[in-house]
Amino acid sequence: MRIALIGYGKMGKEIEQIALSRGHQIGLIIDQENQADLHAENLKNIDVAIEFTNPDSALGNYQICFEANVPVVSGTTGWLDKIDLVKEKCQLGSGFFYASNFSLGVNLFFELNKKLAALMAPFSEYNADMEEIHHIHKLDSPSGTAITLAEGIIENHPKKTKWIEAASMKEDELSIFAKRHGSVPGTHSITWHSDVDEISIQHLAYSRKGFALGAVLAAEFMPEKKGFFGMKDLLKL
Ligand SMILES: NC(=O)C1=CN([C@@H]2O[C@H](COP(=O)(O)OP(=O)(O)OC[C@H]3O[C@@H](n4cnc5c(N)ncnc54)[C@H](OP(=O)(O)O)[C@@H]3O)[C@@H](O)[C@H]2O)C=CC1
Ligand SMILES: O=C(O)C1=N[C@H](C(=O)O)C[C@H](O)C1
Repeated sequence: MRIALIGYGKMGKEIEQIALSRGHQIGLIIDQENQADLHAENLKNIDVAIEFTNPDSALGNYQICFEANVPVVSGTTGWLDKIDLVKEKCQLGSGFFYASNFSLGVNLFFELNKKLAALMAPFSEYNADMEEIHHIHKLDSPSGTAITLAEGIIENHPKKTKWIEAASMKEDELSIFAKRHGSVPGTHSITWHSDVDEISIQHLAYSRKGFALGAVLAAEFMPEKKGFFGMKDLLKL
């Protein structure tokens, strides 16, 4: 496959290594400094674009790829207020794959989190909160993964109706505490507290390799596909 890498930062470089090791070619690399090179002519022989940039540039990058009929795999977080525009494009025939977190471990953790929330539903003595820790360069907060985890709790626990990035005493609010330390690749913990004990589940990424492998597997899934896809389609969870 010929891949366009849009965003050549920490993730773009990690994805390049994995893609090459799986026999793919990198046909185009776009970063902030050469973003004007992202156009239909340069996308002509590209099978799939993998986009990891930032919340402000993601949507514009997708639109250029859609116009060129190139499917997009994206892991950029913090842009989901515009997701309806992307879904409309997918209904018109574009191909798009999105995951707030591409690692297998986190996607298993998403399912475990939902099951634990459902298990806790009848037991009002337990209340949940969440902590996420990332490197100091991260632009968005809370993380996309934390938001997906919060949505999993809200869908499966009748008392929780929204998340808030602050300490909350309100029963219907799920508190998320975001911390930024050094070069942490990504740690997410959910704790259910009662007066007498607590139950915690945690996912801790050792490196970015798990995210990058998931993104390349998604790219291998995408050529010729039309519509909006996610990790549930890839992993059959
Ligand atoms: N879904 C997942 O599994 C994961 C998602 N992420 C998300 O991916 C995104 C990128 O993360 P990461 O690689 O760590 O960030 P980096 O800041 O290391 O890399 C982003 C890169 O995008 C470049 N860039 C900025 N604007 C544009 C543009 N218009 N066109 C092309 N490139 C551009 C930046 O250039 P410059 O440095 O010059 O600004 C930079 O090189 C974040 O939103 C992060 O949250 C991260 C890990 C896993
Ligand atoms: O910015 C990062 O680094 C990460 N971003 C994603 C997120 O916002 O959840 C995924 C992972 O946690 C790393």
